[in-house]
Amino acid sequence: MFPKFRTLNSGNKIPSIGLGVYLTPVSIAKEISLDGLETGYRHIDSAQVYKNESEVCEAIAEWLKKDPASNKREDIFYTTKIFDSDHGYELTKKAIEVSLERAKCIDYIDLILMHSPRSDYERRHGSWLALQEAVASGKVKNIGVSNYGIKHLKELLEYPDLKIKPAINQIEIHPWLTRTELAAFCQAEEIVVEAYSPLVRGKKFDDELLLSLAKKYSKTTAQILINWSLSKGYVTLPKTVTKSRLLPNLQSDQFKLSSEDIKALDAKDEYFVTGWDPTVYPLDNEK
Ligand SMILES: NC(=O)C1=CN([C@@H]2O[C@H](COP(=O)(O)OP(=O)(O)OC[C@H]3O[C@@H](n4cnc5c(N)ncnc54)[C@H](OP(=O)(O)O)[C@@H]3O)[C@@H](O)[C@H]2O)C=CC1
Ligand SMILES: O=C1Nc2ccccc2C1=O
Repeated sequence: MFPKFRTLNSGNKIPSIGLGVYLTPVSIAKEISLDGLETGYRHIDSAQVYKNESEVCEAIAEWLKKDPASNKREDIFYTTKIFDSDHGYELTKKAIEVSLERAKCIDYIDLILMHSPRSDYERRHGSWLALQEAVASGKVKNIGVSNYGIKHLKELLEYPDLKIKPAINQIEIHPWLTRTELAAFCQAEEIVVEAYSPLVRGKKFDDELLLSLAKKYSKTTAQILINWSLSKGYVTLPKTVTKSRLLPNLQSDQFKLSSEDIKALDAKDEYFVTGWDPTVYPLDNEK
């Protein structure tokens, strides 16, 4: 019902639903990633700060080896993120090397994001230059940002030595945080929006409207929320460590919410899963 892929401004395709692995314990990260791949996920979203990059990559490598005739590296989309403490040209260069070492068994990384804008102009700029160089090396296919507000994106788009625009802005976005202005800015700049915490981390499953829509469409509340993301044109990253939830979450693209029901969901109050809004992090001239 929804496109299985979105096309990035680099020309590469990204699967519309990815498996999030934040808070997925290292001890089970390989197993749940492999289960995800067996279930049909072709996109996994990790980060240096999640401490499970190696396990996710090992799962992908094992899946590739299982059936080399059908399981192809080019069908997989693996994302990681550089944390704020590694901002700046030199630190980001080193951090990219660390992630590449962990991803050696899968040869390259499909996407590296700046995890957030939390540093200053000089360091963000240096990081972006390091990321651009990583793309030139061929070992990183796409680069993007996360938790960037409009002002951070504008700053980046105005770098004098900008060679590569961000392919992605990964942000918290769901019916309780619709961020219409930021999403419209990204879409106008051909930056694909990735929805993190698309299930509101499970905190709104008892909402009356959500429960009534689940009943109306004979879907789970999780499926309604994932479908909402897809209906907005976002790539979406539901996380689960529960094997039985993998397939239903992935199958959330098999129906369409009506425009009235989407509008009703859009009208929810503001609620931040993260507790605060990283997209408002001040620029140097605002501190
Ligand atoms: N860039 C950034 O700063 C951030 C990025 N992210 C990315 O987005 C991903 C998803 O966001 P996240 O914050 O993890 O939260 P989600 O909104 O994806 O919610 C995850 C929670 O929902 C539960 N859940 C999953 N599926 C179902 C289901 N079908 N029925 C009932 N409960 C369900 C999970 O439980 P269980 O696992 O026990 O099944 C877990 O408790 C992250 O894993 C990460 O990859 C997230 C936050 C910040
Ligand atoms: O998913 C995430 N949750 C976080 C909490 C603190 C810093 C980064 C993150 C994530 O990426």
